[in-house]
Amino acid sequence: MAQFDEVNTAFLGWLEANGATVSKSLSLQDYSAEYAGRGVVAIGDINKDEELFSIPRSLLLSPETSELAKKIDLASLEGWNPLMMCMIYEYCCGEESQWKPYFDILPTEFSTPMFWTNEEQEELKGTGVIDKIGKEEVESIFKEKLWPLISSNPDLFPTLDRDESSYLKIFHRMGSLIMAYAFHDTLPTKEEGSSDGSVMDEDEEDEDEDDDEKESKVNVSMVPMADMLNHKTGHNNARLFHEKTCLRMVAIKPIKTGQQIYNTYGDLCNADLLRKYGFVDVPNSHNIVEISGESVVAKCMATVAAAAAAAGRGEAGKEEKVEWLLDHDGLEE
Ligand SMILES: C[S@@+](CC[C@H](N)C(=O)[O-])C[C@H]1O[C@@H](n2cnc3c(N)ncnc32)[C@H](O)[C@@H]1O
Repeated sequence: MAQFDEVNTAFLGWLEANGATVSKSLSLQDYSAEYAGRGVVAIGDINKDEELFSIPRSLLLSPETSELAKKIDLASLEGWNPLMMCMIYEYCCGEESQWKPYFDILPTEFSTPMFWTNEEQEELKGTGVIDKIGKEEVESIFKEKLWPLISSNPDLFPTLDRDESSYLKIFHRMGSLIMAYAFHDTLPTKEEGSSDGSVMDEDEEDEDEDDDEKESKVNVSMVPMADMLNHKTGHNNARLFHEKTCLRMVAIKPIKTGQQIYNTYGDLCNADLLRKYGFVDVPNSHNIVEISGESVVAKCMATVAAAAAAAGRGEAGKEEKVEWLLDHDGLEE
């Protein structure tokens, strides 16, 4: 407990010393008894629209703010990898890094299926989660894209006491943090107004990318303090606003003393919550059961064949079956 409080105090002191403001009506709280790590609790009544905290852009950790982007060319890297490299670099800088008190408050262990034993993963058999874990895929990205950059810059990434497997461990920690803690930071360009924000969800990213690109620039960034808020389906009471000079978390409902302050991670089913964040929500109004397209096509053959026969077309081929299922909402694209 003493260590928990020390880390919190150092983190909050670091935020304040670097221009952040945090409302006196909230505090970091230990929710580990509920398997939810740290969270943020109201220690005074909070009104709707009241500011909870404000984080200057200079405290965000991203390729825009990390020194690494000035030292090596990260342009050849895609997706999360520039941020990943910056996080590995800043973490390895230890005390020298501006973000040391931030790394100290972030977890080192995760409950996502990526870290489960083979036996534990067996429990997920029959769900769509198992195919989406992707441990081998991310490790091959590390090997092919990141490790060559790390190992060819020993002045930036010390290799004396850290070999490839140590960097791989750091890579996994940073990857898990990006997945569960990072935000899409939308930089307003047209006007100084603010825009919506939520803990990132790469599936939403694809859908929104075109619109976002037209309006403003989107960066994947770590936002200290904003990422201390937990999620509970149907209990969201705070929202992050992205402004020109800072990011502001604001209450979207009155919050009573003792209540936890929740951000939303998106309208996610339990499979996605488990895969990305390592927990499930019960009840969860967004829950769904996923059935693989292959099984749907196989199981529906008889129905499709009957429909084809009724239309006087004889037995349908696989493509026709898929077409029919798509038309009848039996399959998602
Ligand atoms: C953005 S962080 C929130 C801060 C985090 N609790 C901590 O201690 O650093 C997201 C992580 O918090 C935890 N979390 C958030 N909401 C939760 C919930 N309702 N139940 C259990 N764990 C939760 C999960 O481990 C998730 O990956």
